[in-house]
Amino acid sequence: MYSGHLNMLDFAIFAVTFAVVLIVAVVYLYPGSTRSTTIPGLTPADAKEGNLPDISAAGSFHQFLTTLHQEFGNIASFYYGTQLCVSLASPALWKQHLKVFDKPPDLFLFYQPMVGEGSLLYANKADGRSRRNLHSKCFNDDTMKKYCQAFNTASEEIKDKFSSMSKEEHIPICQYMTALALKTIIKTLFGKYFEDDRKVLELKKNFDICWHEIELRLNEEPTEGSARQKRFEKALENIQTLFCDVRRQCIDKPSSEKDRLFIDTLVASDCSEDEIVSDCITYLVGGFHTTAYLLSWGLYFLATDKDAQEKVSEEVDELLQQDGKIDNGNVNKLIYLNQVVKETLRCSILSPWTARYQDIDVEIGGHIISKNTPVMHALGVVLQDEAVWPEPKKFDPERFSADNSKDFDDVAFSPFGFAGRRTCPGSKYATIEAVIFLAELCHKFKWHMVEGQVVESKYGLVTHPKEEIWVTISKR
Ligand code: HEM
Repeated sequence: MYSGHLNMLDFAIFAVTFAVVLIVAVVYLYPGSTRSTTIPGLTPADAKEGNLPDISAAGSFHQFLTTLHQEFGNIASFYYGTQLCVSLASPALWKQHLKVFDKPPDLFLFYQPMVGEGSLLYANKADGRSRRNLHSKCFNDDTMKKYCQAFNTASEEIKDKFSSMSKEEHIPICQYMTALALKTIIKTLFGKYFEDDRKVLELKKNFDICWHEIELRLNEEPTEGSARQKRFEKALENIQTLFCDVRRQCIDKPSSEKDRLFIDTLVASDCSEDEIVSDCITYLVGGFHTTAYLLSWGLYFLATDKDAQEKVSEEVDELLQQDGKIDNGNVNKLIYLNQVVKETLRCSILSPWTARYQDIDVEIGGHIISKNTPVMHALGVVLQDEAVWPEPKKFDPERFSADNSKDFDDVAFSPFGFAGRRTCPGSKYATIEAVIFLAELCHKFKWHMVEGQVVESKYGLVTHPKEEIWVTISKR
């Protein structure tokens, strides 16, 4: 009797201990299983990796977020490693983040080997705000005027190059637009030092090695001491040395206030050498592939839509007859072409997401988001949301006509982000550059697709065509 009692007690103690151990193990190994949030979403696919394997399997963050929101609605959660993240995909929810400035560094760490710890990307609070204030001077109207002169010079050069081609010649459009965009951003931001094109080529060679490595690292880290790792480190060192030289030259021969470009403004500030070099690389990373593919996608959409192309050409013709040239003073008169650029940004989803975090608990969409939780802005998901953009895959610049754009919420069109005075600093630069180049190229030439191509998007850090796009041109 007595020993039976003991057995029962033993069993009860064992059962309780087992249950506690099991719960602790499950909580420890699967943080998601506790669902410490009321936000619907995924449980981790793996204890350490969270939903990273799902992101890999989806092919890209953008494709992952698209499926996540299809399944769970406009506010959804997932695990980035062991970190719970929330994603927002509706203009109404975004409005609750309009004033949030700080970026969660962890979500942008994959850029760090290239841009360095001192990059603007990791600057939050007062430091981030004061650096963004400084950088905004580099994109004000006066500076944009100087950039426009450089856009005009570059567009004359590229028109000359295309003029020498026969109408049968197949032209690899991304290759040409990449070269044009890189040369333009280097010359506009860094000026005199890159007057010699050999310096541009040297920077391009090293930049390509580093960028390629950053893309590779999204799926696979290099082994320590491998040839791949050494190649990256050498190329990065070359870029850093180059920008240290540029900084030194700017200190030795300062530009007058009226001639100041991006680099001169940084050098004239109290930023450290590390910060300056980091931000030069950060602005190249931010502004090179984005503008290259904005131009490539723009020409592609125009080559596939003859009516739009004719309308652009007529509008440019009229403006050139009135004003003789296009610059930041009259670029907005090209109303239809501005619509084309907006629709290109919408359809191409160049930069599909960004993120913010806050150091307080907040309520969004009826859910509490705990402090320091990264909150993604699924920009690309909303740019393709059928509820906002009927037939979202269709290229239709008329969506942005004055009449039609009354129908959608301003925030819905946010290819450059929308939150906290920290949207893309190069948005004006990119838009004016695209309008000027596309205007000049469509005024001088007719663009035709080479038959038989299937053009598909590869959503990476910057969305680009999976394969080269081939076109032919004829003179107007
Ligand atoms: C062609 C089109 C471009 C697109 C679609 C684009 C898109 C974006 C987006 C979505 C962000 C994140 C904004 C946010 O967090 O709210 C961003 C940030 C940034 N962009 Fe752009 N961008 C473009 C061109 C440029 C250009 C031309 C430059 C440089 C001249 C540039 C430099 C940067 C930098 C430095 C950041 C980081 C800002 C920060 O963290 O404070 N971008 N861009």
